[in-house]
Amino acid sequence: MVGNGKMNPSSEAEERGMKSLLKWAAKYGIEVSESCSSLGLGHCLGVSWFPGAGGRGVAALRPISKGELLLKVPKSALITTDSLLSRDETLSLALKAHPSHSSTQVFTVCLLYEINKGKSSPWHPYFLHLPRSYSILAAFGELETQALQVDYAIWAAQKAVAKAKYEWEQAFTLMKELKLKPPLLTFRAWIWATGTISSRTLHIPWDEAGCLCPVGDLFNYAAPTEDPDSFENVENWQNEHAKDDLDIHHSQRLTDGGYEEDVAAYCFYAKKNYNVGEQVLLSYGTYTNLELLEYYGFLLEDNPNEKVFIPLDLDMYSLSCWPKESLYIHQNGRPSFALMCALRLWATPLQQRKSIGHLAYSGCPISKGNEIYVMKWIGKKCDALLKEIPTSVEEDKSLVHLMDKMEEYENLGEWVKKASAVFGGEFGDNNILKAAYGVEGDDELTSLVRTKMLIDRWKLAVQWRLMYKTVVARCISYCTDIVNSLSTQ
Ligand SMILES: C[S@@+](CC[C@H](N)C(=O)[O-])C[C@H]1O[C@@H](n2cnc3c(N)ncnc32)[C@H](O)[C@@H]1O
Repeated sequence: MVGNGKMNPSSEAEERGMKSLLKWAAKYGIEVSESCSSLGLGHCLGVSWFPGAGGRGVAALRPISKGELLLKVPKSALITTDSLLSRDETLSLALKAHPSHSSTQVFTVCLLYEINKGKSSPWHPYFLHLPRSYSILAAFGELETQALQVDYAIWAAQKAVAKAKYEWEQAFTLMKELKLKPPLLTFRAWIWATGTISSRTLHIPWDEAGCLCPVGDLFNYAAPTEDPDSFENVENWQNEHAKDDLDIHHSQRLTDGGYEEDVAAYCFYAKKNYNVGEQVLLSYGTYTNLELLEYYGFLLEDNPNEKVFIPLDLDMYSLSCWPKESLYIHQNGRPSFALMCALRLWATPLQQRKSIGHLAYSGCPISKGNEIYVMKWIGKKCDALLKEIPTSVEEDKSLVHLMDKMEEYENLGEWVKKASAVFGGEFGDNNILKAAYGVEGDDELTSLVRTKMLIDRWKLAVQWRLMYKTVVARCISYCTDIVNSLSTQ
């Protein structure tokens, strides 16, 4: 994605604010040079706006080569539990009385406590640039959660909300003891801090909770993909499936950023060549879309690491040694290596499983009949699944299209009227927009902001379920093609 080298043009205040953040960062030794551009970072990067690809992000100001050092953020500029504790005896003493909190809970409390200091915190200029809200799963309300439509995604959202609530309740006494201002004691503030930590922290070796890295956290995400050369010319079906195993190692191959002890700094490197104006991206890790939504609050339309799960019978899980998480469908609609192995074994008569099990485990088709049976089973399962879900791919596409057009309507009420006529189900009694408007005591602006946040999350839920269904539909086509080709052989 190529950027225009400017901040979001609608936001001059944002541009001014960014300049002051970079000035502040320079004082902390984060390499910043105003000579390249008014929004320059060092000699090769600038803060820019990339609509549809993360919004605010980092652009290349000159051609950048793979492996080049992009940015160096000294340890003294990193926000960690240690760095906050070492500056504040009250905080340090209060925490000693609560040793059972997890490292992330502790970091969350420390972050809120530091924010509570307002302008007297040395991090204040950085805090001003953090997003106002997040769309991570823990921020989902019941309506957005139900809009996910697929059981395991709904459970993931409910679990994320329950976990955040539990952790907040547990930490409440400590936060009260620390005398946080009432707005910072709320569950809303906790979700905000959770979102900040979940979507912006980087790994450090000395604290599981990670660190906040001013300026270093402006890089948007690109999914790690395998080296395009590694599987070139490999047409063998079995080797194709070996790609699944490769995924497991992705997380160990991330080389674009890390804390370096010898220079006591967080260093970022280019993982590929970039042209001028291109967005410089980092791989935060290997995530499915549901995981991206859970931790970062966004999705990728084209996610090479996407995994779609379909419900399987209990004996399918139990009869093979493959972990549940390995039984999935790839973004391109192909069943995973482990899913095929497990189903081939399951479709084999009991008395033959022992003698030909080795074939199944090595990823080889067992027989033409077995292969056709398995493919038909998956195809039928996927077909039934799509029929059970309340809305179709086409309906979801129209809904997303309509949501994209929302900004063209001067009056949100008009948009709701149009949308309700098309999507009765989504706008039933438990109307998502009614919920947004329905909070008593909100002034008009608060209500608008709340509505916008709700619609953003709702849109993400609809986009997620649309991608899910698209993959399931691709799987049906894949299975049908295989069945047809095997049947004519
Ligand atoms: C570390 S921050 C990156 C900088 C962020 N855009 C900002 O303005 O501060 C991570 C967040 O950026 C957004 N983001 C990153 N990569 C993205 C992408 N490829 N598509 C959409 N949003 C992305 C998500 O909101 C994510 O939680």
